[in-house]
Amino acid sequence: MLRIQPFRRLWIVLGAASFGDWLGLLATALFAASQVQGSTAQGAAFGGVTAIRLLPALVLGPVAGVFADRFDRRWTMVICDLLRFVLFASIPLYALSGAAGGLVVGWALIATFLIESLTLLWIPAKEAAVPNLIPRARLEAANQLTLITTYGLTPVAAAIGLAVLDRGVRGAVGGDLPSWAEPAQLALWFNSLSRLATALVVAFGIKEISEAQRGEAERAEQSMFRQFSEGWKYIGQTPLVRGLVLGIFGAFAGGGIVVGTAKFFANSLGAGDAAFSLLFGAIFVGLALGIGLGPMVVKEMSRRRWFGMSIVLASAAVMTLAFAIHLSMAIVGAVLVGAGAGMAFLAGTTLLGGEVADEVRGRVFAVVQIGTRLVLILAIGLSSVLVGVGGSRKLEIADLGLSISSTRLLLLAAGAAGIFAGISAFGQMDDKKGVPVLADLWGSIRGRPLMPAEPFVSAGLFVVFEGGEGAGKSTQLTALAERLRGQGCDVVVTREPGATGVGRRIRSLVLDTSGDDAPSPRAEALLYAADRAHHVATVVRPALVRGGVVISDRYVDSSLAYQGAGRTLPVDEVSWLSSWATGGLKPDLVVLLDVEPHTGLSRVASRNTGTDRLEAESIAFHERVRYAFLDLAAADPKRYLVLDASRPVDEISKLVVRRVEEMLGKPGGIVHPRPAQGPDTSVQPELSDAELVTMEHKT
Ligand SMILES: Nc1ncnc2c1ncn2[C@@H]1O[C@H](COP(=O)(O)OP(=O)(O)OP(=O)(O)O)[C@@H](O)[C@H]1O
Ligand SMILES: Cc1cn([C@H]2C[C@H](O)[C@@H](COP(=O)(O)O)O2)c(=O)[nH]c1=O
Repeated sequence: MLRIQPFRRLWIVLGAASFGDWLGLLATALFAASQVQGSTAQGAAFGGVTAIRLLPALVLGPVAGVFADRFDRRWTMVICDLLRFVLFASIPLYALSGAAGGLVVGWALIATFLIESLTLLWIPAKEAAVPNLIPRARLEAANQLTLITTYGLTPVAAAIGLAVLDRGVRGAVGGDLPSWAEPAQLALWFNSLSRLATALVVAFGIKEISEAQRGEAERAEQSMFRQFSEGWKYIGQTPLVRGLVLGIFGAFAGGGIVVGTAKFFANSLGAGDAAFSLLFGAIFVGLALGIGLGPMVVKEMSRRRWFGMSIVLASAAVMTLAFAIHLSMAIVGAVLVGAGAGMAFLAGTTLLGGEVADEVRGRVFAVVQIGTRLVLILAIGLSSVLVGVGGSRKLEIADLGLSISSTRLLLLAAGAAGIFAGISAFGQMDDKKGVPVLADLWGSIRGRPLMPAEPFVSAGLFVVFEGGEGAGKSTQLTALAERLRGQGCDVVVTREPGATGVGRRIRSLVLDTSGDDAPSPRAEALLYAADRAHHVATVVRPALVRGGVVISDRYVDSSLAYQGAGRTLPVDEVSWLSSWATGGLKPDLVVLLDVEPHTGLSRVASRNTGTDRLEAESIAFHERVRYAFLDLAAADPKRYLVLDASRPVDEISKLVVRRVEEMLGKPGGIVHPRPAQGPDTSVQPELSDAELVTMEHKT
């Protein structure tokens, strides 16, 4: 990541600025408190400066994003940072001028308000600019790095820095410090200079921010009001963004309730004051784990799904907190809350950066940024009031004295609301509709996420003949095709491998015995999959779309049986490969002609056409193939017609024709074995999860 120069520069200055901001946050509040006497006044000064940071969101919130989209983001960032440089420096400077403590606090409040207002303009500009500096595929790693730096490393470094500064400076001068050397003042100077440094680096070192910003002509033409209303329209009408916003707000509301009730919750565990800090620490550890390790765990999982699932995880963990009867349970719950929240934060930021168009990105980031602040304040405020008012109640149920505290009820409600928000967000954003969620999660963790079926409407019927060597597939397939053609059906007879030009070349590669260069098992599996991909795309799908009956000599099951069971490659991997190759297309009917390998191979031998590479395999190999076919059929009996292939040809033929005519002849037209609308999610235990995915059919 850090090899990308503009990103590296931005990351370094942002790290320094973030360190300065955390120092500034602590220092401004401490500084204001140190300017007045008495605990009440000091408390008011400290709280006032902290609270005032939230105020600009209410005033400036609605228009902040328009700035980021309307004006050059680089210059928006530079001007905001220069002004912040001046404002941060003005606080200690004003104190040095000898003004009264009350006036200095007053100015600190005003300056903080102005600084926060500028921050509201600066953040959407920065957030919207980052995705343009790096390739999309690296956006998540970039966000990981930025989030860990901003919310993990720098706040800890700032707290340590302030403490070290305090001790160090006091130690050096032996107790009393001149006011300019007070650590809080020094921290403000540092904060001020870090903003100057950011402004200079962004202005002269990251010109790419301006170069990559699109939509200049459009920006100039539209009025600010129009841009503002269009931003809201975009958010309201785009399911992805709606889902993201809903999910993020839900998560922050839940988080706010956890924070608001944390003190009472810690007391309810009877674990003393230290429990409060422990629980907070646990949430932060969880956050770091979620952000740092989350992507490694879910690997290639759809980020949209991951986002919704993470919110559900965090909310479910909040619910478990309501039932925690011991500190250890609460700590596990708190780590999970943090992990879910961290993953949701990372996935959400990456989705916003990667999937929201550049032209509106600033406005979307602004809404999220401001909305989350407001939701958080409301949730913390309301929940603290409610737990205070609610207290603890005893409820008598069948002589059991149950203590129901309002803290736990609130946690329960927050968890439930969060789960609802997560599921709703998931529903709005899901990019793999119909693919089973847990199976997809499990598949992703193992490195093989399920794939959604390719959008496709079949008006035809797809019949596949499977079975070992010499089972009689070609014989039966020919008989069926003739019969259906006689009835006027559009029949396409095909086979794998070798139905296409590409396929014929692949067939000779995998089956020819003339060369001494036999493909390895994995290469063989890939070659069959390549033949299948081309076959499905150019022959099978087009015929099904126009309503034909496609009859194929072999399909996916042959790979599962021959390469999976026969060659002993992992069946789920072979299955995943085929699913990918076919876009999830499954046959409507598989006719499995089951025959003893000896019988089949002797039939093949009697054809006197020689043996190919697979026919020449051992009997044990063919036995494994046979039982793999039977297992597949047993796992999905509705889709299979299993016939004893040692019976006479005509007898078998009649049974096949009867079944196919049944499927074709129902008054509603072709009968597919799956629900007529929507993808198939039926489970085939012998197959990998990826095999669960199928196409959509029309009745
Ligand atoms: N039910 C049957 N009983 C006896 N012989 C049969 C039967 N079905 C087919 N045969 C004969 O067995 C031989 C192999 O048949 P066929 O080519 O149809 O099998 P296949 O499964 O397509 O073979 P391959 O695996 O090589 O593709 C042929 O000579 C065919 O006439
Ligand atoms: C599709 C497919 C086929 N095979 C094997 C099975 C047979 O031995 C040959 C095909 O010959 P046939 O005479 O056309 O039946 O290929 C396989 O191993 N894997 C597959 O996916």
